[in-house]
Amino acid sequence: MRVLVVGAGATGGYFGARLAEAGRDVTFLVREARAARLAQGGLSVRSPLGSFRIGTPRTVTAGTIPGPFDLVLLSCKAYDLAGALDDVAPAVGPDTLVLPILNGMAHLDALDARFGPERVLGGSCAIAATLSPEGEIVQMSELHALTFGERDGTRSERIARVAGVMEGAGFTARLSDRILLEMWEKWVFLATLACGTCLMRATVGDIVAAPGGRDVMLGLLDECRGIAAGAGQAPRDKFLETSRGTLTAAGSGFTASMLRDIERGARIEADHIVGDLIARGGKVDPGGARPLLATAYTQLKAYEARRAREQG
Ligand SMILES: NC(=O)C1=CN([C@@H]2O[C@H](COP(=O)(O)OP(=O)(O)OC[C@H]3O[C@@H](n4cnc5c(N)ncnc54)[C@H](OP(=O)(O)O)[C@@H]3O)[C@@H](O)[C@H]2O)C=CC1
Ligand SMILES: CC(C)(CO)C(=O)C(=O)O
Repeated sequence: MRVLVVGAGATGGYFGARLAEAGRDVTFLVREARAARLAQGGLSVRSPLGSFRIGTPRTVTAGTIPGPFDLVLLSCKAYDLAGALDDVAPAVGPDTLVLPILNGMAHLDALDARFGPERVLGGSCAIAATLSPEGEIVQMSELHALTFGERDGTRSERIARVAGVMEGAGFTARLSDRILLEMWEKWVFLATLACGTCLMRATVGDIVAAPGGRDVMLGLLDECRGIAAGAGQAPRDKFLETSRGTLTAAGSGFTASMLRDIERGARIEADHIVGDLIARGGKVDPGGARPLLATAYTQLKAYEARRAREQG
């Protein structure tokens, strides 16, 4: 199966490098600056599980895509989605499968509209990773899971082929029969984590050590849970129990990647991860109050406004 990974940043670079290391047929669609860097220094992954380097990663840039691939792994940030879909379009043929691993849900609508729902799988990844200023992928914990599936839950022959590519490639690969629910659960968890840690500019451990911090985290989780339930994707009890534990763990150094982005002055996915969730809440329960999410969203948009004013 020929795999095209769109983006060689934190997530795409990590999972793509693991696939390449395992001998899969992997090409990265990158922009010029990243292509030059990869050609010069290869693709390095610094990992607590053992660092490694792909010496000569295969890359293409927009305009040099040779034709359709079998699988497109989409790993751009949501704010780059429109451009990425334009650039990757020549790689998507009649039999191509598109597997997005972005957080949130709205990208599915964009992908369906662009390539047809029959080509779009569900997907999600769990990892804490970042792209260093030197262009290295830095994995910050041992977590590295990629979950995927047909959105209608069927165990098709084509999803079995995708599983065959992912399994045994050095990360946790899991074929899910309930990928849409899992994406929603991940969104509920991530939105809580991102809103809490960005609002407080602190780790989970710091937040719960502060007066009222635990209530903020649990309140956010409940607001997000209510929206998912209203949308027909009620998170499961086991998921909620585990999330409550993780999101209120004393001494935890856990933060969202969105906080890491804020701390380095980078762009964030405020609308995709928080704004869209609030908007969906407004549709399913127009009178519902979501004060914590609303405050967190205002704070994220204020960060964006300040960043735009200062950085242009
Ligand atoms: N980082 C993490 O720990 C986690 C992130 N996620 C989610 O995964 C998604 C991706 O995040 P992440 O990997 O961190 O983001 P990064 O910014 O690290 O990587 C995204 C990469 O996509 C590239 N890109 C964007 N547009 C194009 C294009 N048109 N052609 C080629 N490459 C393109 C960017 O390239 P360029 O360098 O040229 O800008 C960038 O390197 C997000 O939705 C995020 O929320 C999910 C779980 C964990
Ligand atoms: C919740 C987490 C850490 C899981 O991968 C994540 O998606 C993020 O920080 O963006």
